Amino acid sequence: MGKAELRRSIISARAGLPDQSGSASAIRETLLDRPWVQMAGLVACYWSMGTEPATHGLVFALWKHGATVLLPVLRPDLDLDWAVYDGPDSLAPGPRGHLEPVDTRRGVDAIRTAALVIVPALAVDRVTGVRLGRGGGSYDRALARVGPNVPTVALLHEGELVEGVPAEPHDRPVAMAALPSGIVTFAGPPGAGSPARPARRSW
Ligand SMILES: Nc1nc2c(c(=O)[nH]1)N(C=O)[C@@H](CNc1ccc(C(=O)N[C@@H](CCC(=O)O)C(=O)O)cc1)CN2
Ligand SMILES: Nc1ncnc2c1ncn2[C@@H]1O[C@H](COP(=O)(O)OP(=O)(O)OP(=O)(O)O)[C@@H](O)[C@H]1O
Repeated sequence: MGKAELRRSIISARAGLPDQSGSASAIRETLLDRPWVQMAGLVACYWSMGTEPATHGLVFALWKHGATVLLPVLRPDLDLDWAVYDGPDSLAPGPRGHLEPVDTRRGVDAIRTAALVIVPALAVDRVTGVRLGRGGGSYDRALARVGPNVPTVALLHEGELVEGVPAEPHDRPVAMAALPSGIVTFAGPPGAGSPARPARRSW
């Protein structure tokens, strides 16, 4: 299945999902249990919209816990700028109707300073960690700026960890996926360590 077809099929499956608030709490609690989440002082996350795995409770909890949370601001070239979440009143509708932080924009390189990066995805390849996004290449560009030792996690509904997500050279895999049933870690490219031998990763 090509990227466009896979994208359409997941968006239509998401539209048919029943209420996912229990799943959102499960993902939130699984993440908040991990020391590498608790210890991250600067977290890049996203403010979920529509049928995406919900992050509002997670963002709020991280913020209450004292972390600085960066949220994306979509640029006209579809690259991602970043601004700080400062509570529920700090968001306003962006160019595509989704909410974005109103705070000062920190630039596309602000993601380089994050200790933890949480990203949206429509699907993730269960073997390689290659993610399928909305097709703008926004997160491919953003993830290319993240260092190899920073945990990157895509949030998924159950069933969205699939085989054979088409990979192109610009695609940036994530290190993990968080689902309601738990966190999955990918082996990554050769030499990057594996779950059995996490040589170069610190979580
Ligand atoms: N929550 C969230 N924020 C994000 C992203 C994302 O995927 N999810 N982005 C990832 O790059 C950037 C924004 N990019 C976007 C790209 C496409 C659409 C979009 O297709 N919107 C639909 C309606 C939204 C829906 O209900 O799904 C539309 O315009 O018709 C929205 C945002 C940055 N912020
Ligand atoms: N570094 C980059 N600079 C400019 N364009 C890029 C870059 N990386 C990817 N793109 C472009 O983005 C487009 C969409 O790519 P793709 O379908 O892989 O997006 P995606 O991974 O699903 O989306 P996203 O990264 O936003 O989640 C492609 O046409 C690709 O050429």
